[in-house]
Amino acid sequence: MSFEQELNIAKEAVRKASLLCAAAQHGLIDSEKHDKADKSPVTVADYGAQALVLSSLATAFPEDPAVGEEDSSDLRKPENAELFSKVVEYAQKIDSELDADSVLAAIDRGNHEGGSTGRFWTLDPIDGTKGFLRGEQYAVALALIENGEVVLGVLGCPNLPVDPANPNSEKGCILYAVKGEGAFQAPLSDIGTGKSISTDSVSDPAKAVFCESVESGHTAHGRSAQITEALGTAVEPFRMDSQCKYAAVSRGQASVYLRLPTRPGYEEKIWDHAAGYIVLLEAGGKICDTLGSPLDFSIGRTLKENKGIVATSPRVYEPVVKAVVASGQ
Ligand SMILES: Nc1ncnc2c1ncn2[C@@H]1O[C@H](COP(=O)(O)OS(=O)(=O)O)[C@@H](OP(=O)(O)O)[C@H]1O
Ligand SMILES: [Mg+2]
Ligand SMILES: [Mg+2]
Ligand SMILES: [Mg+2]
Repeated sequence: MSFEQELNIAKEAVRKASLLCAAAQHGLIDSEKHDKADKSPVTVADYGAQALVLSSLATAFPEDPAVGEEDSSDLRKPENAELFSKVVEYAQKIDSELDADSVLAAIDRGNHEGGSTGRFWTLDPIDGTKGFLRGEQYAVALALIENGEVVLGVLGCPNLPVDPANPNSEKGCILYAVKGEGAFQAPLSDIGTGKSISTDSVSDPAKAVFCESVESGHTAHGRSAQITEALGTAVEPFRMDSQCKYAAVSRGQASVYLRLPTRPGYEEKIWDHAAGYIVLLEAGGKICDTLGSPLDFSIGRTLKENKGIVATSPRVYEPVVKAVVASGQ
């Protein structure tokens, strides 16, 4: 098996970060969250999870750089001292060897620029921070990119039911894939026991189940309703936060994930898609952007050559992409 050590380290790091996030989500207080310069939210759990994962990777693979969503600049400001001390407190509960300096250093290992040569990790310590704050779905998303290609991905989904058919089943899943070796899911409570997962085999787009972001600022809800109608279904997409949407399509719970640009200049971030992308492909799914172009992870921290995302199970891919392209921009 390829990347065996990388996969084991990545799964364990994501498991630990998921534990931290789950512990922080219950009863998060105002001093544990913060608005970044771009007005998007970040919490003690985003910072704590990035510190845990990037310090595990630094120990196991000291030569590997990382592209992480967060950086420590706000945490170093005197006015955020309380937030910073809580980050250290949460991180130490999971890894007692971390201290204030090593937390800052680990977070800042995520400052790599990405690109087309060599290998690097990409991490979204909490994808769907808005969902996390609402008490709903979120994901810890970690992927390895080699010479511009995603080769490994791990998604920790602490609030996702293990059994897609039973919303009351145990919550907390880890999904993972290595290129060419299939996709697997295990409960977060026992990450050693992965079961193979695959996308659905729906071929009639009118019968496809669609999903999309909860946040109307992240995807154009009106346009997706037009697309589903054009494909012959009156059922609008169900809404779910974060890369859990990739998990849903990868395990046959949904057939299509649409992410339709809401404003022209927005560039999708590689950490918002890399892990979900490889899990979906290895589960048998297909993916492109809203113009029908392949996703390009080789040009830096963003997917700047792409516009939005269309991720589907294999048999509905062509009609869905056609309908998305025909729906304009
Ligand atoms: N304008 C715009 N368009 C598209 N995407 C955007 C936009 N603004 C933000 N983001 C990114 O959306 C990530 C959250 O993903 P979701 O929309 O799937 O989840 S959620 O509904 O916000 O919970 C979110 O990731 P996190 O910051 O990790 O939560 C952002 O990177
Ligand atoms: Mg964010
Ligand atoms: Mg994200
Ligand atoms: Mg995030």
